[in-house]
Amino acid sequence: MEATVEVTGLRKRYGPAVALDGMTFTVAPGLVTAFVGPNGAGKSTTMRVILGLDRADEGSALVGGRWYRDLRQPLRHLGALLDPAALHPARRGRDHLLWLARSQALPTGRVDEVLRLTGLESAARRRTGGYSLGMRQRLGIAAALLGDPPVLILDEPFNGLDPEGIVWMRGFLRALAAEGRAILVSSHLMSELQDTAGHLVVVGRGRVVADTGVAELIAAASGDRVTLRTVERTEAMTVLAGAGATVTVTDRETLTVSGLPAGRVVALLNEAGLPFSEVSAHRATLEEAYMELTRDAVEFRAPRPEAAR
Ligand SMILES: Nc1ncnc2c1ncn2[C@@H]1O[C@H](COP(=O)(O)OP(=O)(O)OP(=O)(O)O)[C@@H](O)[C@H]1O
Repeated sequence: MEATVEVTGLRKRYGPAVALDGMTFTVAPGLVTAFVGPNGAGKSTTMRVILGLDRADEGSALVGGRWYRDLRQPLRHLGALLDPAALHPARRGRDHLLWLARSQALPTGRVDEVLRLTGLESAARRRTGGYSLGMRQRLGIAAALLGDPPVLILDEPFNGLDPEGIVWMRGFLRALAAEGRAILVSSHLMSELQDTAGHLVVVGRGRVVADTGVAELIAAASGDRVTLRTVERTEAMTVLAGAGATVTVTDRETLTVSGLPAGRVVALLNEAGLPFSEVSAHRATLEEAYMELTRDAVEFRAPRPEAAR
């Protein structure tokens, strides 16, 4: 099956509230696609519609070209983590997975494999009622992977993870994407998705506000700024400005240079015999890039107090 999700023109209302207002995007194979936006933007509703847990009023959400409800043995096509709390507390972790595997006629040998992949082997025989949120997230991911599906949909998988768990989850998602899977991950914290997401779908008020590759986004937000540390600040400013750069003073020994690549800055300083202890191209974080992208969008502004009343 083709590893893609295609969401086209989804509209949904809950009474007077518009939850989805023409939501359209694609989740491509081989990448983690981050699905981000403020509270109430429509992320969970979109995921529920993809999974057939909610019906849209209009539009389509296709997994490998088909509606989820038309998939036979859906766990083989799509794995999902929606609510890690939705577990029977008295059931042991391994039994939960065995029950799921049997219900979908999946090989039970896969249960121990996914327990190993998610680092849950030692907790597998404990009752899930005693699991931490992080362990429940891992069990949810293990369940999503039972059918070895080409598509994964994960709603806030970083929630409740400690720093070590976040690092593990990032690497795990990268590895799953490198196997060619299409992965959609919703999150509130851009820092969690740093070095993990290859694509970014930003939503606000039920529709897509930006749909962009992460590398291009970070390159655009990074600009062509270079940080230079030198004890010969004045001379360096004269040389670089003479070569067409715009140079501003950041602090006593640091300059910010725009308009020249880092390699050219190094060459010019060497030619002039000026010492330096650092020349580095500025690289924006994903969080900075996201803030810049959404700065002027009305979808992200908090309502004014009088409008909220
Ligand atoms: N079952 C429901 N009944 C009524 N309104 C709902 C229901 N589910 C969602 N909504 C409304 O639809 C809109 C979209 O909600 P949704 O939960 O999809 O957003 P979200 O982006 O997932 O938010 P969050 O980041 O807080 O999880 C919100 O205005 C929400 O209040």
